[in-house]
Amino acid sequence: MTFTQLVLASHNAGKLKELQAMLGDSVHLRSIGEFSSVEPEETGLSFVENAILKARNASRISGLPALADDSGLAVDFLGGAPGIYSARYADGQGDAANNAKLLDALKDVPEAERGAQFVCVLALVRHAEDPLPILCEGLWHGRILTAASGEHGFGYDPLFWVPERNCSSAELDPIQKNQLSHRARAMAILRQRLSLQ
Ligand SMILES: O=c1nc[nH]c2c1ncn2[C@H]1C[C@H](O)[C@@H](COP(=O)(O)OP(=O)(O)OP(=O)(O)O)O1
Ligand SMILES: [Mg+2]
Repeated sequence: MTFTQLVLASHNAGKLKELQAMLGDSVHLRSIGEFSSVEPEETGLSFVENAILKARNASRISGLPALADDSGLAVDFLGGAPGIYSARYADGQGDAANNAKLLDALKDVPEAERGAQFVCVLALVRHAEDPLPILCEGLWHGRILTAASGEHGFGYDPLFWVPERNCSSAELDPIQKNQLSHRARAMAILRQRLSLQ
């Protein structure tokens, strides 16, 4: 299977940047924003369902094969929340409000109980009704900090402690994050499936 261009079923500029860097020059990722500003409702109950739903929607709108990324943060102490609701955790008020709500939910929770994982599911459909989407999952284990730290990345990066680097995910430079992250792990699997090196 070869693709010279894919539409990325995401309105998140941070994802586009990271995924394009991981894919390299051989595949051009076009943003769904070129075709439509309407975001589909993420009605699924799992990362997989939402990734497929977003990919089908983007393929239908663009007429191109589509890649979607559904991702989020699963916090152990919160029973895996906010999970698929990570982007909507503070009712659509954005990253800063999401981070503030998370810090508050974990107020007084000791370090040993602050474990969390970032989850990423990539779904690739060849066309809107593709009966066999390619699905790839990646996890990244870490811990939730007690205060934000770092300026890189997006979303919950300033609150995510990366044990293997002794810093927050937002303190990693983009190249380092793209070697370690949940998204990098999912993309490594996708690259294999597509025989990209
Ligand atoms: O590497 C990451 N570093 C920090 N935060 C992250 C990361 N990866 C996902 N996240 C957070 C952001 C958002 O709160 C949620 C994803 O929600 P999710 O619906 O998949 O994405 P989105 O709404 O931002 O864009 P879209 O659905 O158009 O792809 O998890
Ligand atoms: Mg979303």
